[in-house]
Amino acid sequence: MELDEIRHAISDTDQQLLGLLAKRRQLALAVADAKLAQNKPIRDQKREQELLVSLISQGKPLGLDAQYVTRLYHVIIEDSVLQQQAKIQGQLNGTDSPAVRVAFLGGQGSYSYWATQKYFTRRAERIIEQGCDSFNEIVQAVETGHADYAVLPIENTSSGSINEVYDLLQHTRLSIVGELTHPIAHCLLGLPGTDLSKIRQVCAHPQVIAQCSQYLQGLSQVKIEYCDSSSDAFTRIKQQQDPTVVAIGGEEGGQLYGLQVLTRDLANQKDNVSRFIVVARKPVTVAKAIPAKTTFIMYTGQQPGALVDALLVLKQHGISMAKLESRPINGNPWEEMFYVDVFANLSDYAMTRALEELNKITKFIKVLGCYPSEDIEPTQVTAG
Ligand SMILES: C=C(O[C@@H]1C=C(C(=O)O)C=C[C@H]1O)C(=O)O
Repeated sequence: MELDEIRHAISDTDQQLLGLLAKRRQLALAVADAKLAQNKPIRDQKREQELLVSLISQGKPLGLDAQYVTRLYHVIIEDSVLQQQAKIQGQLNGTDSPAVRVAFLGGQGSYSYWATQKYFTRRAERIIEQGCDSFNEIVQAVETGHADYAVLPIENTSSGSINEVYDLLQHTRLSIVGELTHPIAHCLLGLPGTDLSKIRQVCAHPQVIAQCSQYLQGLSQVKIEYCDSSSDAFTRIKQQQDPTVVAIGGEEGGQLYGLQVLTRDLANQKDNVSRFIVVARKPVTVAKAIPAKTTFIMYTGQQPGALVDALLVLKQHGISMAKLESRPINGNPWEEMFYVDVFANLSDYAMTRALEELNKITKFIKVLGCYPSEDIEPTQVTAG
C-alpha cells in the first residue's frame, strides 16, 4: 500500500474508534440512571477490575500488551465516572444549563483557562469565558452576578497552598461546588528562533515563579517580571517581539500565542499538579452515589488543646480529614482561622452531628461547601 493509502486507512480506523468511544460514553450515562434508580454508587471498582482483567486477556492475542490496555482504560474509565458524576449532580441540583459564564485567571491559554475547559466541558454545551486579572476580581465577578461560577487554584504540589485564595474564602458568601486537579507542566516559551543563552528576562505569574524557584535560581543574570497570569506573560512576549524575553507557562497555552518551547519540566516537583475549586453563589447537594468532600472554616480560640479537641470530634464520628490549613485572621494578630477539608457528605448523619458538636466548642464555624470529589484513583489489576 502507498503511504497515503495507509494513512487513509488509519484515519478511517480513528474515526471508528471515536464513534465507539462516544457510544461507550452514552452507555455509561445510561448506567448512571440505572444506578440512581437502584441506589447504587457510581463507582464500582469490582466491575472495573473484572473489566480490566478481561480486556487484558482479550488484548493479548491481538498483540496489545497489558500496560497499554490498562493505561488506555484508566483514561476511559476516569472519563466515564466523571461524566456520570456530572450528569447526576446536574440533575439533582437543576444546574444543567446550555451555557455557563465562568470567571477565571487570565485569558485563553492560562492554566486556569484549561482547568475551566476541563471542568465545564462535561457540564455545559457552551462556556462563556470571563478572563480576570486577579483572584479578587474573579470572586467579585460571581458575587455581583456577572459570572455563574469561578474557577480558582487553591493548592499546588510544588508551591503548596495559595494563600490569597484561602483568604478570599474567609470573607466571601460564595460556596464551593466542585473541585478538580490539573497537571501543570511548566515550560520556558519564546518567540520562534529564541536563543536560550541570550535571554535577559522571564515573564510569569508569581505562583509559577514559586513553583519553578529552583530552576530560576540557575538563571542568575535574568530579570524576573511578575505577570497577572501565564496568558498575560504570553501576550507580552508576542507583543514585544523581543527574542531576549521569554515566558513560563504551559506548552498548549504558548502555542495559542505562536510561542515555542525552549525547556520543559521546570517545576520543583516532578509531579506538578494544581487543585482548583469551583465556587458559585448557591451551594449544591451531593448525591449519595458520589464520593463527597466538605470544607469548613473554624476559629477555635487560643486555649490549650483547642484544635486537638475540635479534631477529636471528627475522629469520634469516623470522619477522615483530607486537608488542614491555617491562615491569619485579618485584624486579630496571631489568631488563626483553620480550614478543614473532610471526606464526608454534609448530609451524612455523622457529619451533621460532628458540626453540631463543633458549633458548641468553637468560637466560629462556617461551611464553605460540600462538593463531589473528582479524584478518581485508577483501579489496579491484581494478579489471580
Ligand atoms: C459504567 C459504569 O460505571 C463506572 C465506570 C465503569 C466503566 O467505564 O466501565 C465501570 C465501573 C464504574 O466504576 C459501570 O458501573 O458499568
